[in-house]
Amino acid sequence: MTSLFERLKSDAAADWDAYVRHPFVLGLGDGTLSRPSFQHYLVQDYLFLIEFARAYAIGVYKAPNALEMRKASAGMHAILDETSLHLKLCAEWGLSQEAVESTAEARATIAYTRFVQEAGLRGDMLDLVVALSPCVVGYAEIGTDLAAAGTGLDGANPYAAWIREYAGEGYQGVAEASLAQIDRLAALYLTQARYPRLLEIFRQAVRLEADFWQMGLDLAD
Ligand SMILES: Cc1ncc(CO)c(N)n1
Repeated sequence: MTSLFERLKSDAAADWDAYVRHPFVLGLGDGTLSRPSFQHYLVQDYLFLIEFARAYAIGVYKAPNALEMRKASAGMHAILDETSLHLKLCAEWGLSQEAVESTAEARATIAYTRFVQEAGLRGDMLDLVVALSPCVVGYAEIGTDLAAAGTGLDGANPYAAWIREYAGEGYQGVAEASLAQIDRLAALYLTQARYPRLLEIFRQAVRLEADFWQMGLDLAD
């Protein structure tokens, strides 16, 4: 049986490709992305991750059993740990944690994080993990692709540390846990009648991911 995630990804293939092969991603891969775009993105991504961790906390609340509660809690901690990369890079640019935390959220950051939180608040844990999945699984796919591309981990690429983080074992493990979690919750909750709504949640989240890259490119606030 194909996993629910694979089915969603293939039914939203055009939107998925626009996300994982966005010009921002290609620029990370070959090192041509402008430094201001990357910095703008990374500060917003820190703010994104804090709200995303809160979405996992909704998962803790919505968990149907203790196993899922533990997994959601572990996911929340993994997302909070991911912010170390952000704070380390920001510190290298002279930006303190206080400066990052006092930056206003961009509209793209608000749109994506509140969309995911609302999907979880309104629905059950399956709706929530479907809304969360493009984030974790998509970045793992992007990290692997860029690391394999030749220019990605080249010493000359200023974004090699970023690529290494998402291509690394730690993050790949977070993505695998997320896929396993979707399959466990699908076994509990998925019915044929629910699929169209789940696909809509997934597709919207994927489109919001692409908008997030675009916000970085455009330096949009
Ligand atoms: C916008 C966004 N999506 C996914 C990830 C991966 O955790 C991230 N850091 N930021």
